[in-house]
Amino acid sequence: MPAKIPATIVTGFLGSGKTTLIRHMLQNAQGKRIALIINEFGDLGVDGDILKGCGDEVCAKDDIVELSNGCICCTVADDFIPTMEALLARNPAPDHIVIETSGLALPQPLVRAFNWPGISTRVTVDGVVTVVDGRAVQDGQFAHNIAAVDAQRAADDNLDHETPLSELFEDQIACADMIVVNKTDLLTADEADSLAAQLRTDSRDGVQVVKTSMGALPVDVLLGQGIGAEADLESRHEIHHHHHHHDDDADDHDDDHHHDHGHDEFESFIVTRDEVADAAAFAAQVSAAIKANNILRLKGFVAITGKPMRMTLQAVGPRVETYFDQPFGDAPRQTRLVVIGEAGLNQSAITAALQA
Ligand SMILES: Nc1nc2c(ncn2[C@@H]2O[C@H](COP(=O)(O)OP(=O)(O)OP(=O)(O)O)[C@@H](O)[C@H]2O)c(=O)[nH]1
Repeated sequence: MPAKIPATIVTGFLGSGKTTLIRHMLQNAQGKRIALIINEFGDLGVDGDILKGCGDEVCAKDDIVELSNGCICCTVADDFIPTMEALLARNPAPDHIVIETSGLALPQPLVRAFNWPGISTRVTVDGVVTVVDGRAVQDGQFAHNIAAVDAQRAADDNLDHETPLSELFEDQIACADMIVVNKTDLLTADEADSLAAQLRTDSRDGVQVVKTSMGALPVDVLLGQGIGAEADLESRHEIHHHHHHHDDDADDHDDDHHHDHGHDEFESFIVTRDEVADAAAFAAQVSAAIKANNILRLKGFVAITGKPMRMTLQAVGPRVETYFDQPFGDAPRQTRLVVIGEAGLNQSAITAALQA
């Protein structure tokens, strides 16, 4: 029997730097044939576009498969398994498969999917890489003392005090084989060290914690961990299972899925507008809209008057980043932004603020 193809799962909260890390990995892959499966929350396809737009021959469009019918952890049977089978049927087969989950996905159901018949004999989970936005965690946006949270949980059956955000974060940490503390450029050396130490305490034994910025880790560090995570699901306990259906029973997989969003606690929508006159003023406008409306993540492409290039706009919390990435080409010169937040966003107010 041929050796199993290794698959690396890259998880991490919205905007933590998964796409950036994968892009760096592809640009330094040294001839390794890497196939990518990308799952985004919000169907604008920004991450896929960013990776395909990198212009590097290793980021061949054919090697990137986007799953956009909902969150990968809720649509395993419908989307993920057929996609994997199609990748495995390729000739030549990929050397390595990398899966970028949506920032709101739980890694555990995805790891579990590698035990499915037909998949388990051909692919193995090389490792789960969890990317952490060091600055966001340092700013207290997620729970980061998992041991304390667990103790609290054990003492109290009422889980409702947990926010979906911190539960997701904990699940992503609990499933990790490697934790990447990213965005160290936004941390002092002491902050980065203490955060790494904290995450080491909070994670399973033997989990590697590495610090970086812009996901710039050597490919050999990320790939080739050889863990076989699918055989070790019990130790990767999940907290957040009450909203999810990870039936191993293929018969009822389409009864009650939420194909629109995948996660009831979060929502996303797209705002379009006509050209923007002033890039810097618009970035400030976006930042103000984010602060006023509790937006977690906002990203997309902006048409600036007089510029043939489209501007990529990325915001994680209040930090907005913009850069010109490639000409619009045949695509309409339109501004399209995906807005992501916890359920209950004031969509009309946000739309008005972004269209002003
Ligand atoms: N300052 C700083 N910014 C970073 C770093 N890594 C990524 N970013 C920026 O953070 C934003 C989000 O990065 P992505 O790589 O798109 O994050 P992601 O995890 O793929 O985001 P989602 O797919 O939306 O969950 C972008 O604006 C990046 O340029 C870093 O190390 N330092």
